Amino acid sequence: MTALTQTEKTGARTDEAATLIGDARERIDALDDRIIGLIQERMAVSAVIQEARISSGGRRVNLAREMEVLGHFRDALGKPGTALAMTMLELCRGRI
Ligand SMILES: C=C(O[C@@H]1C=C(C(=O)O)C=C[C@H]1O)C(=O)O
Repeated sequence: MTALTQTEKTGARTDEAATLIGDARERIDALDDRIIGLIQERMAVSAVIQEARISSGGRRVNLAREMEVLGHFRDALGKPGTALAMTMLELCRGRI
């Protein structure tokens, strides 16, 4: 099979648009790598907090704090921000 052209890969109808989209997608891939790295870093920090609380006799989950986190994301990003934060919390402390 022959390789796809940049225009076919991007869905653009002109070479100029295809070049712009290809370049911008490279930036998005780099941003996604950074976002994934930050989430992994957040998971590690969250685990330290959870382990300290459990070792002290407390519970893994603190719902009041989770409400603060959800509110922070909702204020910044709207309703989809809440969904994003819920997924992030699940990554950090597992399912409840
Ligand atoms: C990290 C904590 O523990 C848990 C994980 C949270 C998080 O990842 O943001 C928030 C609340 C807790 O359910 C915390 O209490 O701050």
